[in-house]
Formats: sequence, C-alpha cells, structure tokens
Amino acid sequence: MVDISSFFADNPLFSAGFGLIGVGAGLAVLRQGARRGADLMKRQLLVSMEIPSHDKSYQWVLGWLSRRGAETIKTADTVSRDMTWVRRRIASAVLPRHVAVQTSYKQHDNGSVSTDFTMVPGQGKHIFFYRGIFIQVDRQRNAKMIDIQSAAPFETVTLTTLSRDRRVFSRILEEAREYALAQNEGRTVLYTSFGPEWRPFGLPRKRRLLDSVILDKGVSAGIVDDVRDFISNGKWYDERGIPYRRGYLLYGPPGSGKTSFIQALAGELGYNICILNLSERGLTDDRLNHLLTVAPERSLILLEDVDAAFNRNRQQSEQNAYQQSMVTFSGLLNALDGVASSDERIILMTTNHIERLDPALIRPGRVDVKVFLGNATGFQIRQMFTRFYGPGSADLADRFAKMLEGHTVSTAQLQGHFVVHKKDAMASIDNVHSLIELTNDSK
Ligand SMILES: Nc1ncnc2c1ncn2[C@@H]1O[C@H](COP(=O)(O)OP(=O)(O)OP(=O)(O)O)[C@@H](O)[C@H]1O
Repeated sequence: MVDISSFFADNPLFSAGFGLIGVGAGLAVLRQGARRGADLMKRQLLVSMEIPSHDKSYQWVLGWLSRRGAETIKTADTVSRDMTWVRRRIASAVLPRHVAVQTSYKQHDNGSVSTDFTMVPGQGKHIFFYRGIFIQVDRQRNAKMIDIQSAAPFETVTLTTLSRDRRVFSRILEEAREYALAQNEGRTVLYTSFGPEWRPFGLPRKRRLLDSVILDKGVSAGIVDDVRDFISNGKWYDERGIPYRRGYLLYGPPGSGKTSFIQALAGELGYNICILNLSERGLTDDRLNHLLTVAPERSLILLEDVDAAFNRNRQQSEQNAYQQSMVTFSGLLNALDGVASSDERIILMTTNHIERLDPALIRPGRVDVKVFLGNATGFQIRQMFTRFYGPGSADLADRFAKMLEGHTVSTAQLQGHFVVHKKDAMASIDNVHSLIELTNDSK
C-alpha cells in the first residue's frame, strides 16, 4: 500500500507549489492588513470636509483659497533676494500647480468697472498651509453629473487635515464667508430668480444714498423708521406667534421714484434686493412660494408692477396663468402669507395703478403700509433744485418752484431737466418752458 501523505511530503514539486501558495496567501493577507491599517489610520488621524458646488459656501471657499494663494506669493516675495531658492520652495510647496481662472468685475465708486483675474485651485489635489497646519484641497469634477439648476458639471472641494485640527474647518468657512461679504461691502447686490434659486444679477451696485431720492416731506423717514422698527422687533413677533413679515406697497405715477427709493432703502439698511417679476414665463405657484421662502438673508423682496400680473379682474388673472406666468392669484396670496416661515421677510410691491389691485392682495397682513409717491410737490421741486445746484441756490429754487405751480411734473422729468442744465441754475430757470411742454398737464 502507498502511503499518500508521505508521497506528497516526499514529492519536491508538490511541496514547492504548496509553499508558493502559502507565501502568496501570506502576502495577500499582509497587503489587506496594510490597506486596512492605512484606512484605519486615515480614519483615526485625518478629517475632511466636503463642499459640493451647489452649496453657497463653495464659491466663498474658492475665493478665499485664491486670496490665500495671493498672500503666499506676497509672503514669498518678502524673503530676501539672496534666498531665491527659499522663495521658490515656499511657493512650490503651497501654491497649486494646476490653477483655474476666475474672472470677476468690480464697479468702483466713480461708476467705472474693472476686471480682476484670480487664480483658484484647479482640479486635483493641492496642499496649503494655514495657521501652522497643512491642509489638502482636492477639487473634483463629476462630468457625469450635472447640477440641474446651473447646468454646470457637479463639483466638490474636499479639505483634509489631521483630526486634532478639525476645528480649523469652521474657522475657514467663517473667514471665507466674511471675505465674500467684505467684497460687497458698501454695495447692493441685486438678485433675480433663476429656476428655484436666487442668483446675483449683474455687478453689485454702489449703494444709492437715501437723500438722493427726494420724496415729499417726512415720507422717506416714515418708511425707514417703520422698516427699522420691524427689523429690530423679531422677538416681539415670535413671542406673539405673528408671522415675521411686513409688506409695503409704493404706488403712484411713473417716474415718481418708487424703484429708486427701494434701492436707497436697501442701501440705507445694508440689505440686498431680490427682484421678482410675477409675469415671468414659467413661474409657478410652487416656485414662487419656494423663492419667497429661500430669499437670501438681509434682503428686500421686490415685486414690481404687480398690477401688470394681477388686477381686479380675476377672470383676466386666471387667463394670465395660461398666457404668461403660471402663477395664480390664490398662489400669490398663499406665497405672501408665507405659511411656515419664521424668517424675516420684507416684501415691497410697486404699482402705477392701485385701483386695479384686488383688495385681497393689499389687505393688512399682506400689505401693511401703503405709501403714495406722487408727482413733484413744491417741496420736492425746491429740494431737488438745491441738491443739483448747491445749498446757495435756495432763492433760485423758490423761483423755479413758483414757475411750475399748477403744472404736473414728475420727479423723473425734473431730474432730466436738471441733467440737461447741470452746470447752470439760471439756464434751468430760463428754459423751464421746455420742461412744462413735457409735463403731464394735458394727459
Ligand atoms: N423722487 C425722486 N428723487 C430723485 N430722483 C428721482 C425721483 N423720482 C424719480 N427719480 C429719478 O427718475 C428715474 C426714474 O425713477 P424710478 O424708476 O425710481 O421711478 P418709478 O416711480 O419706479 O417709475 P415706474 O413707476 O415707471 O417704475 C431715476 O433715474 C431716478 O433717479
């Protein structure tokens, strides 16, 4: 009888093969162990924060990173020229090698616009140094996924650092937000709706000064006081379970300063403006409701020319739903009532024809303050005159106002007249007949 075990044991070919299998298996176990060990170490030692491109902080963080890049170059430049290699080392250690360009435009106080190019980290991994800590930035694009709102490829930026430094992330987010806000300091951002979200429209504009819009005596101060009072009384509303919102309706003839005043009000409060056109194609009740709920903080919501979208004739407004926008009258009322919102909401509406508005739209709770901005009064004419020609022109202003007595002139027409005669107050008076010809007397 053959002893099988001794046959295998004595067979050199077999034992060598068996040995190899053993070594292979051992290596695989080791490899897996090493991978697991590395994963475990990574989990224990590293923390990361992922910021998807649809999040508001995404652009803030990219902007902030680009500023850090610029600062690093400056720091590197301060190193003495004899130590060029040190400068190179600093720069090559912390500056991304693959950058993407982001072009921004800035409006200066004199109205001119300049272009600014900034380098933001491009796709891939980069390391930067912040407050004594190394942080890895990994910017990735997923070409297969599209952000439906912006139709842009979906991207993420992931910051990774040692877990003992995890608190640095909130500091970075805070700094990035402050940096982004500081870029718009002294400016008013106009937002328009883009699908279900608000997007900045054009460049942030220089704030309009409140005293550049001349309303009748006490009107401007009255509105500003009311809004300020509202803003500072959130707790009061909360304690009484009253929705924290306030609606204003500015009504009056064209060119009386309704829109300009809202811009100046936003400037005065340091707020931005979200402009919504109710007649916009594709706007539905749901979208309107959603937009009013997600308006950026510290913003005024402006619904311009509400009479164009809805008027007394409900029949017509229902037809409207099919012809242009799909917002129904009841949808608008619901959105204004802002069912579950406890956030501050300031809604301003403008119209040239208050008489065409359905009383349900302008009842208290939806419109709390109604202000008539009419054609220029004697007070406004004098104020605008002295604002254009200086405080020394008060006597001429009286004369000019007298000449316009009995005529209906809008403040926009007055502004136009003063712009034509901007350098000469007397010419403005001598040519008052050209203004009277334009007036609304016979209309
Ligand atoms: N009361 C005012 N004080 C200073 N400027 C004014 C005033 N009213 C109008 N203007 C000037 O006239 C122009 C048009 O004003 P604005 O668009 O604010 O009027 P509006 O009442 O909103 O008009 P519409 O009803 O046609 O929308 C702006 O350039 C603005 O500066």
